[in-house]
Amino acid sequence: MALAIMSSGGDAPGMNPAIKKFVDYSYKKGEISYLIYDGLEGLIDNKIKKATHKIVAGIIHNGGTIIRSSRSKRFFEHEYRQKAYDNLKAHNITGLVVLGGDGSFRAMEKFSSEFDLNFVGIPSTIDNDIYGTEYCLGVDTALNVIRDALDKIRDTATSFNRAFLVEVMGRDCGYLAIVSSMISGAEVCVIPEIPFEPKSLEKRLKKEVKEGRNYILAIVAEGTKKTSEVHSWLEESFGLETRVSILGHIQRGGNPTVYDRMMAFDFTIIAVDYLLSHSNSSKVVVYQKGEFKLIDIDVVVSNKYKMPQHYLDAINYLD
Ligand SMILES: Nc1ncnc2c1ncn2[C@@H]1O[C@H](COP(=O)(O)OP(=O)(O)O)[C@@H](O)[C@H]1O
Ligand SMILES: O=P(O)(O)OC[C@H]1O[C@](O)(COP(=O)(O)O)[C@@H](O)[C@@H]1O
Repeated sequence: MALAIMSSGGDAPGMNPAIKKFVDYSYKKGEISYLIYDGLEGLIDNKIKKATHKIVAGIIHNGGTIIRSSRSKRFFEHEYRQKAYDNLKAHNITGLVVLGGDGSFRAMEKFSSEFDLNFVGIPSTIDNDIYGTEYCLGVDTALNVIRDALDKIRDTATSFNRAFLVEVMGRDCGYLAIVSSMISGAEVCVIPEIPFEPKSLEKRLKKEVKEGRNYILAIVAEGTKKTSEVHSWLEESFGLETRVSILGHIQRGGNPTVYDRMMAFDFTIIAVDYLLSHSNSSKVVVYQKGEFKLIDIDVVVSNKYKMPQHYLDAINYLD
């Protein structure tokens, strides 16, 4: 038996600790382990290398993924999925762990519907947008990066009469935006899940500006595509000079936090144990109400992640 691990789609802090645990734990279990480099592109091109302790030494504290990742156009075509499968077979790989987001899991669902695979996915994306799990690797680190940026922006914001608009990542999901707003004391948060209603916000904020508020901090999720609309609204409605910061890819970097390292540890051990005791599985390890579970990949990809209501409600309590 041989096991392999790969990263796919957007990298996330926590992937390296997961890769290290995968190699060390597989060894402990007496299994040969492989590293697939460059994500699905590398799987197609046979960039598969036997893992050693040396390769994974000293990586636990690093963001990104030492085996790199990719977004692959070719994997949408059957011909290349066949190549990918042949490469796994050629190495006698009987179990595969994929660190990826919802796109990667759609890829794996397609792949496992066509070929005889034994696969477990570990949710890994800063977006926290995967159905069935309350947590994805990388989210806590990304939130800490955003928190640090917002704390710094607030320092300068409080020193001027200005509004600040910060755009955060998350693809179509507002999770990063709403949690960042809650923990930074932002006055405005705009997310894809809730219509942006400037009129009701305006009433409250105009009163506060009149009473002496000298700055406004607004957080906008990239998925709303409303950064420039909110920018104009802040300038025109409140007469405040407004500065925009698009945090961009710094949100994907940084040393994995304690929480991401712990989650990587648990997710990986569960994935390896499952692969070693099953064949022909297509599962994703998920975290629900303090427990880890394995659910079918088709359930994960055929449902859309819904943000818990208490987070959505939090928008009404920002002030
Ligand atoms: N329906 C699909 N069929 C085959 N491959 C897919 C499918 N959806 C996504 N993929 C592959 O998965 C890769 C990773 O997905 P992507 O959405 O980019 O990242 P993430 O996994 O982080 O969400 C894509 O670049 C593509 O190669
Ligand atoms: O790095 P890229 O290709 O520009 O992609 C940016 C996107 O990747 C993310 O950082 C992570 O998304 P995924 O994990 O789904 O790939 C999104 O928040 C963002 O929209």
